[in-house]
Amino acid sequence: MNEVDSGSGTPDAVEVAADAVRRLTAAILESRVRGVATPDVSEKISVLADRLEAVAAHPRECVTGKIGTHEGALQRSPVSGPKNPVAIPLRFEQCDDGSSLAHTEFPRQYQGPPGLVHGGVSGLVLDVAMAVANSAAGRAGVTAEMTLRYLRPTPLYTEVTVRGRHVRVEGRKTWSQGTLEVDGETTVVCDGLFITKELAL
Ligand SMILES: CCCCCCCC(=O)SCCNC(=O)CCNC(=O)[C@H](O)C(C)(C)COP(=O)(O)OP(=O)(O)OC[C@H]1O[C@@H](n2cnc3c(N)ncnc32)[C@H](O)[C@@H]1OP(=O)(O)O
Repeated sequence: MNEVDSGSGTPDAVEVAADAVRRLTAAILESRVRGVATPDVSEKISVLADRLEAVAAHPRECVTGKIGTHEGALQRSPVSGPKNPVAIPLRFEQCDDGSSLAHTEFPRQYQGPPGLVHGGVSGLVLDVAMAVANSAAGRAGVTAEMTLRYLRPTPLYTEVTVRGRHVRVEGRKTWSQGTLEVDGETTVVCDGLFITKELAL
């Protein structure tokens, strides 16, 4: 089994910052619940955001790329990206049969119903799990359709196994399937249709 696009292994400054923002996000949510956020903290966070915005590249400069190459895409992905503060982040491995595999726990910021993972977040994660499996099969493309079946609730702060597999191909179309599992039981199944396409950005 190989880790997919895992980078150097040593977190760089952006990854350390992204991780701190993740902790901040969870803490902000909790402090709102407990009513302990102070104007002093809010002001400090705003000052930091202003400072970073002033030196950051224009967002448009960061979005070039081509579907199929995924140069650094997984590292900046909203699901798997250690450099993306909104990512969980999820570390995908490529199994010998070409399927993708990851293990994670969803923290508070991905909550839908109380104590449970938001259904849209499950879909987001499974989209990428399938895309990783498709890429390994040389079938990178864009998502055209996803059908999600929520069989059981997926709890927060519990180990979740994420799987994606490439199912079949017909012309430009690729069918794939992704699952979330908790304690060996499938909680969500997603069937996806992907269309091979080169994106010129
Ligand atoms: C590794 C990390 C990667 C992360 C990737 C994450 C994946 C994503 O989030 S992708 C973003 C979300 N998806 C998109 O934005 C896609 C937007 N849609 C499109 O670009 C286009 O509609 C696209 C490419 C799907 C199809 O357009 P186009 O290239 O013109 O193809 P088109 O000729 O219409 O259709 C090709 C075939 O697909 C079928 N098809 C197209 N769209 C659909 C659909 N939504 N449902 C079912 N079938 C479809 C067509 O019927 C046609 O079939 P056939 O060949 O049998 O006639």
